Amino acid sequence: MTETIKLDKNKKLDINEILTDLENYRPKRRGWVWRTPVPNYQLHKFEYHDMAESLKQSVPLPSAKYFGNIDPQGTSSITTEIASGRFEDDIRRMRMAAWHGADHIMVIRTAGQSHFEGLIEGTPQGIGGIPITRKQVRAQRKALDAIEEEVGRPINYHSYVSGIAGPEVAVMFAEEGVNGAHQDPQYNVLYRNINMVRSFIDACESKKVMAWAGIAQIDGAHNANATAREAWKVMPELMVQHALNSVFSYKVGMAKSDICLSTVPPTAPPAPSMFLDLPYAVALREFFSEYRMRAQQNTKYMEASTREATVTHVLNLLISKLTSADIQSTITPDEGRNVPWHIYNVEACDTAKQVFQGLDGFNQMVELKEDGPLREQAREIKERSVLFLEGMIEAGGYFQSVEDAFFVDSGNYPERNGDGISRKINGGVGADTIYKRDEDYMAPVTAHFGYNNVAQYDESAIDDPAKLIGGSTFEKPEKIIFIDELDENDNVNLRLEETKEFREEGLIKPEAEWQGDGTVLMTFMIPESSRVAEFAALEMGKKMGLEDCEVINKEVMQAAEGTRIEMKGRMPFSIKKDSLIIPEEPVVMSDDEIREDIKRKKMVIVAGTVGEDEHSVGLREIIDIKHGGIERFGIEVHYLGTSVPVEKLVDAAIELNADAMLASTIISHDDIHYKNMQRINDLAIEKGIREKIMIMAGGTQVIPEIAVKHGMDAAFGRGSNGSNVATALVERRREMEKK
Ligand SMILES: Cc1ncc(COP(=O)(O)O)c(/C=N\CC[C@H](N)C(=O)O)c1O
Repeated sequence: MTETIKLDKNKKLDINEILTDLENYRPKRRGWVWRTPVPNYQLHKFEYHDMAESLKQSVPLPSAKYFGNIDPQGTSSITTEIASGRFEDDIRRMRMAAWHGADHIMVIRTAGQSHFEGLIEGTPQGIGGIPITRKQVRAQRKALDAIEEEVGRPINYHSYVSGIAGPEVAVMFAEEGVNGAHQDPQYNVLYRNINMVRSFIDACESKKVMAWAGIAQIDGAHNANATAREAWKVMPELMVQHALNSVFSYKVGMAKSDICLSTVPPTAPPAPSMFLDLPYAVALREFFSEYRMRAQQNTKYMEASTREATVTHVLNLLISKLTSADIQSTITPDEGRNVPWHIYNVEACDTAKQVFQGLDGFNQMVELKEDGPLREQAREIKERSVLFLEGMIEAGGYFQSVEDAFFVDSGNYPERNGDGISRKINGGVGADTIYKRDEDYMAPVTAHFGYNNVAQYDESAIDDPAKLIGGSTFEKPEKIIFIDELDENDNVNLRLEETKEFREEGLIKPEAEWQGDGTVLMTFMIPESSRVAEFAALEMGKKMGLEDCEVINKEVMQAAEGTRIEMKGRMPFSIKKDSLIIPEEPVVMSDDEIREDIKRKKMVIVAGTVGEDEHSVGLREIIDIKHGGIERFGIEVHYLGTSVPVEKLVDAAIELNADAMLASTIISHDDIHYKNMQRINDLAIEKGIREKIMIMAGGTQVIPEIAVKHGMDAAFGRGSNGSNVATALVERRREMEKK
């Protein structure tokens, strides 16, 4: 049995360790693992209604720090799609996504793999996805074994079985413990122009093998959304496509609980998307209540604005919540601009996690109306889809209706626009490659579809044909032929050699998708029209020394007043980690040590939010006992309130003979926070008390190193607490006493 690699959260995953001894790797399990719901889940001060078991380790939302750092996990499996083309870099992205709640890693294949007649071997680099090969699948599944141990939840690995080599890929997936796969013969026909007869016959074999391995299947209906000119018009067809693949899969022998319908809300704002998409989601779940729903967000109407894509994603998640989603796919918000980057895979996982956290218990307060447009539209969609099916039967069945371009026509059936995709029954890739099995046909393999005359050799082997050869690769994995590399010029070893300096020589470069790619993303607001702003940004990028600058998103603020520009570029240099001067993390003294020091010598402080600033919460948390503030150490604090003029703070310090002044400075506009710090310092000098008083400041926008340059003895940024401040006061007073 393969030993699972142990990951340390503070250590990078070692790709060489993953690649070692891959030929002897065996998957830990087969089949899909669903999350475990926990009814009435007590987390922090809340009781959750719709959550699953928490992770052992994870990265919670930024605001989790206000809620005991909890990181509730919804009950839907969360998918992240990984597709950089270099599986070795995708593995690190998988780890990041898993820490952000992804437990379904979907690996997009390299462009065109659907037309590869057989398996690809080795580790060539892919375009827009990885070439799915045994070695890459093994490496990623082996890595996920380690990552799932680390986060404490099983992770499902997924890729695609569709395509002309479907059965071969299905067998390899079954051998390698792949947990999920897209398989839908309609996808071959409509989107890859693979012969339809070949596609359905292959699909029988592929689905039989997937059923044996317990692989959860996702269909391809969502592609019609993405392909049709007006996606909301193909809803009747989508229902039919789901029906065809689901019933076909079930009849081949797949469990309904492994048959997932890939459903996408067809529209997005500015269309009235909820009004159009919710009835479809309801109709679909009513028609196919025995199957699983895999909800995917709309990617057709996705532009380059990640904000816009994220809001559409949130609306799609609301539909999932109001209806159901066994699997919730998260398409990265930058899918509309380039091959997804690490940061956007993580953003998409966080969006889904956050929305399901926020909507916990929602269905106990809100329910769908039993009458009105929702039900009327849902019924109409169902009626149209039944008409569509009847029309297909009338046309002479599935193959004939495809030839008659029934599918992806942008007319809302039975309306027709005549712009459907037509495929010839005897045309496409793989046409005329079907051969009828001989009467005495026999194959000594497991999970084989169709007749298989085993009895002629051994009656007892009828249910286990592979017995005739002492077991197939499904029973005897040692029979698998593992091919390490085939192309000496295109493989992971060469790529790792090129990026070795970033792993072994402590060089650092920013990275969007590949190690050492140096990609940076800049956001500008340029006070010019869109066209001028674009070329101004490119010029600025050049002057900043960035290479290959490219504007990847432009959003008009106002035609003449300005344009928001997002531009990517490449940083031509790297920095040496050990050349960095990193100040020590501020040490926090123990409560006892602080109390001892205050007991030794009284400390009086004046504090206030200075300037024209009404923020009080932050400073109160630093002071008040109930928030763990500095008063709990016996420090005497005179709180002057908010909008305190700096003169008043200094005068109060003199009047009370205070040991310190604490200034809260939240507003940072025009650097007013640093200007006020400087004024406090200068006033203290002017009034002759600077030598004997400590001055400290804090606020969410305060950078301590900059504050000290404006006369502070110490300063505190976002996330600081009473212990940090008390420690600084005690340390600073000790230094002053030594003088
Ligand atoms: C049924 C089916 N088979 C194969 C493929 C891909 O197969 P190629 O190798 O031909 O690209 C797809 C494509 N869609 C999946 C990505 C989408 N973002 C998703 O999450 O569903 C498919 O739907």
